[in-house]
Amino acid sequence: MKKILVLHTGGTIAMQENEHGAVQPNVINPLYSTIESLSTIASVIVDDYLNLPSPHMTPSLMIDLARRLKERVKEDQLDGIVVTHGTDTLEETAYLLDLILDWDIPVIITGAMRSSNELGADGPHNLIASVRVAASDDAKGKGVLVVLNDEIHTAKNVTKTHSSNIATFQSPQYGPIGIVTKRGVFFHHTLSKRDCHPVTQLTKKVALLKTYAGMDDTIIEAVAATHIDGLVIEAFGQGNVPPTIMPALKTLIARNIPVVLVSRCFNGVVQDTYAYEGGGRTLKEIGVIFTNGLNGQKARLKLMAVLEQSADHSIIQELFYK
Ligand SMILES: NC(=O)C[C@H](N)C(=O)O
Repeated sequence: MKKILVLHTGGTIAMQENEHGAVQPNVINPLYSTIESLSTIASVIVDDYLNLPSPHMTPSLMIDLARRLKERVKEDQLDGIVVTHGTDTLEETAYLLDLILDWDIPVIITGAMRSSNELGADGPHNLIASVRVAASDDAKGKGVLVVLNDEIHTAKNVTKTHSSNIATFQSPQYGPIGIVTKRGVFFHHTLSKRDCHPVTQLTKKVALLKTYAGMDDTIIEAVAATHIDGLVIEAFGQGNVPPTIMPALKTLIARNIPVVLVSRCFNGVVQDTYAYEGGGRTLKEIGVIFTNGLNGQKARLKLMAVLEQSADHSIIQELFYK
């Protein structure tokens, strides 16, 4: 029987709703009874590591979590890992772990949209499905996977798309890479390559700003005044920004602060298509770094990881095309 670690970090999956409809953390993890029922699937060990709502998660806590997982793998000779997590920042933790952990052991991240005592609570079902995926031979070597609502998503492509629906996690443009049914765990495609940056710390400060019609440079200048090490801009469409912010972007790049471009559209990639002021072509000319379909929150984590390895803009650009 496979040995699977279930490590809790908190989130709605570990919360309860009170008589006034307020959802809050529980002292005792409500998943205990579900874990007992897993004995026919795997030999499960539990680590009550954290009990945080996921808006309280930080990149440094994510690094600590990666360290803890590495220790547990060494000490316990695990066949797979399931991490329970709040859904609000789940995709960020999943993606950063995916960048850091360069092994073939399945790591599954799951959560819930309904707390443990709500009608139709999805936590227990998601936990069981995740342990089944973690115990599947086919999950090996696929990087960190996100399992909710009987779907298996890659950490790279998954995003939270709905504020409350249990089918919230989707991989726009690509879809899930597998499904979980009563009879088995089925993968139907895989990522063509994995992207690994096995950093052990994240010391750089990277901001994320979204463009909007009529944006001026005051907000960029205010952010730049806080001594950032990098900036991610969520641009319009194929990668275009208002012309009014071009001077501020040029100043940042001249100060050797990388500016990384993603799209506010959740499908497609940014490219140097448009040649008008603020268009992708003019952004490329001033040295803005283009990404390959990552969303803003993930590009920010990747830039933090990459900046631990190099400050050279052409190396950073190469790493973002991966
Ligand atoms: N469904 C959830 O888990 C949302 C919660 N606010 C959290 O991320 O902790």
